[in-house]
Amino acid sequence: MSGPLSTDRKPLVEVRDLVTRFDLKGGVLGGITGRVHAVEGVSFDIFAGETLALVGESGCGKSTVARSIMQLDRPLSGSIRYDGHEIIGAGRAMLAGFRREVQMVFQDPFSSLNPRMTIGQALADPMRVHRIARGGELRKRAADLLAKVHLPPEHLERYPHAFSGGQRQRICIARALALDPRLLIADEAVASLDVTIQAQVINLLMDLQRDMGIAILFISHDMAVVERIAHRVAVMYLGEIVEIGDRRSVFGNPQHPYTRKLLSTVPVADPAQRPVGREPMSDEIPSAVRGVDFVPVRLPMNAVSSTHFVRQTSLA
Ligand SMILES: Nc1ncnc2c1ncn2[C@@H]1O[C@H](COP(=O)(O)OP(=O)(O)OP(=O)(O)O)[C@@H](O)[C@H]1O
Repeated sequence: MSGPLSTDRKPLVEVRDLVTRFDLKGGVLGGITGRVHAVEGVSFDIFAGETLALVGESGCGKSTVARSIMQLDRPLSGSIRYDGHEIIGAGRAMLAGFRREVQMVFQDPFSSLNPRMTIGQALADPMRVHRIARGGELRKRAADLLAKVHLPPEHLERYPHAFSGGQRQRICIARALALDPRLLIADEAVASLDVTIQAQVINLLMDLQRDMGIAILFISHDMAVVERIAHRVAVMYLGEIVEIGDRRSVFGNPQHPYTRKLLSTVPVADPAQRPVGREPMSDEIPSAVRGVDFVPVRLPMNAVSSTHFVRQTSLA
């Protein structure tokens, strides 16, 4: 894995002070009884061709960040700029272009593919909808996409049930590449695969990134996987980014107690090699549900170095 990428370039994605909350309804009258503060003032950049990993335990808000970027969840406030243009509240034409250039790969390759469509149809579909190709050209392009994920063209005629989990995830990646994206959002994309297949899919993503220059927002709870693929790492805890920096810096010199706890879950062959400050994980993550009157306090980010920032919080 290469070292930190230069940050003197313009970011492809600029997320600033993003807040996304969900109302909880209940009671006899179905009124609002509380709010989930899923994403609470999140800011980060993604640069072309880099992998930014968003890590944290289940429920800390990672998927909501991804869904907010894709405009699948509606942010309450903040800004998401893509290639210099604001996405929140953008018009149809702008969003259509954005949705072509930003593609997602999800955790479950079994439910991501329509069981009644052949692989050829599944790969051709986005190109047909976006009028990128038609007729015989569609089939040729679909075969090229399969080749990119190291699968033979015979698979085009088959249905999803004929494939293993790892093969299906390759097919989902191929489909995500159909529109030549500039950003791939991989939300726990290897979490359902066993370790050997995980390694193959990670290598595939890294090769594709090198060959096609795609940026990747890699969402994961698994620090061992993140250590392999990420250029930079953003650690989320209870809806906030508590630490962000170059992979080497975050893994080698973790500053926030939560980052240290997460890192303590990474198996180390020799415990003496564990960097100072990695602590064993013990306590449960608290809930992000708040009363309706709750006003969050925004805490400052302290610079550890120009490429490594940590939020001043202890664990709740
Ligand atoms: N549509 C929704 N309505 C209500 N609450 C939601 C909704 N979507 C997410 N949440 C809540 O927001 C919080 C953050 O969820 P999110 O899925 O973003 O976390 P995550 O870190 O991606 O975890 P996981 O990997 O388990 O999905 C959780 O408490 C979750 O229950």
